[in-house]
Amino acid sequence: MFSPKAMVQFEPYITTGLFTLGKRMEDLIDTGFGGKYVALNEVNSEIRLRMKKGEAAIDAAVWSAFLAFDIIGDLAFGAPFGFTAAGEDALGGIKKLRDRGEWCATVGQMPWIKTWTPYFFFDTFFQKGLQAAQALGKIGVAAVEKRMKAEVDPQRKDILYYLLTARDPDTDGNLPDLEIKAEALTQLIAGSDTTGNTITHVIDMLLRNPDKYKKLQEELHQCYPSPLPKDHVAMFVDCKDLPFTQGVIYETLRLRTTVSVGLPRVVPAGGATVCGQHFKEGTVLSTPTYTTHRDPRVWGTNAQEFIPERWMGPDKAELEKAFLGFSYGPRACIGRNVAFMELKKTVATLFRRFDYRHVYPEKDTFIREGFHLKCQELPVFISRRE
Ligand code: HEM
Repeated sequence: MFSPKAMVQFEPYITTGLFTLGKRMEDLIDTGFGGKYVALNEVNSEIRLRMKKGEAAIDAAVWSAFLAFDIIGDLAFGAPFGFTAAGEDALGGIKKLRDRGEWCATVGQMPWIKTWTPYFFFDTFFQKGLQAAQALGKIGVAAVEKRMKAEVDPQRKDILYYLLTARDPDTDGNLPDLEIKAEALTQLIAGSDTTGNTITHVIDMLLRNPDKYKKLQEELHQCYPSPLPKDHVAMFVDCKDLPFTQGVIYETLRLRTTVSVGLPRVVPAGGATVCGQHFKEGTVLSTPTYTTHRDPRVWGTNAQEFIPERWMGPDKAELEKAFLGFSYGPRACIGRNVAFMELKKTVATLFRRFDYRHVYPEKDTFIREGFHLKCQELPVFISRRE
């Protein structure tokens, strides 16, 4: 499903998402409105005072989420959810996914607590999380059922196409309905907020490191010289090997790893020896990604600094061994190739077409850890680039 051939077939869905986003950003710059979304400068006089001509103020975290959800909706369910075009999350799906994520991260550490959920009258966290998980399941199931009933272009090759045509090794028939729905929902959960948060982090990291921002723009300008075609969207064939763009993405995933929590793994029968220490079977182990990605023994004394160039040197392969952004081993991210294609196309499109600047450069970004490490919000000014 995630073979190089499938990647080629998936690209048009990412292109469509970026095309819609680009259009919405231009609308916001020109009119202050992007569908139902009202630019921050239209409703906040302090922001208006900080604004320059040709800019609009947006919450980049919101638009990155719209884009990422629409792309995965198109890939996994046969159509975008329509958040980017509408400028709103009409289903409340993004909030549900986040509530579910925070709940899962907690329940995953203390599974016994799930039974007690109905009795938590005074703290709604657990009840809300459970309800969000159920509601999200319904959105996923409804989307798959809609697609299964719809007349579909036979040329359409998305994730759902691969799931619907997959052979079940146990029966040699098609996958059972329930399994197809569960798989499609897994793609939605795993492939939406992960990429959305990463895009927001890329914007924030570049704004905090103006010299790297400039270097990225130079690389993109060289690859896509002026005059830029109207509605430009970067094609993967052109941007997949851009070294600095790639470095920016890796470095953001290192310092702002979306899945920064230590993912639990159970030691199998017979026990296991890790780094010379033996652990009994049944022991729960995990690697703290946040800490590993800042270990000076691996990353050097500048481990805390944002240096995309470290991924352009001869020891890139060595560094990749210590990079846990997509986890490791048999349960690692199977959507990694889609994620890289989406991130490279997005960075190459947005930073070539638009300029960004923090609305509040004097403030720290509010980052929240709740399974995903995410910018709660990222108010930025956006303007056109020549
Ligand atoms: C920046 C983007 C992404 C990051 C950082 C990321 C990270 C991860 C990580 C760390 C895991 C392992 C979870 C665990 O061990 O429990 C994972 C699993 C997974 N990811 Fe991703 N992911 C990204 C994008 C995607 C995309 C775009 C898709 C689908 C199109 C996807 C599909 C999956 C699936 C299906 C799994 C579960 C694999 C399994 O349990 O066998 N991911 N991802």
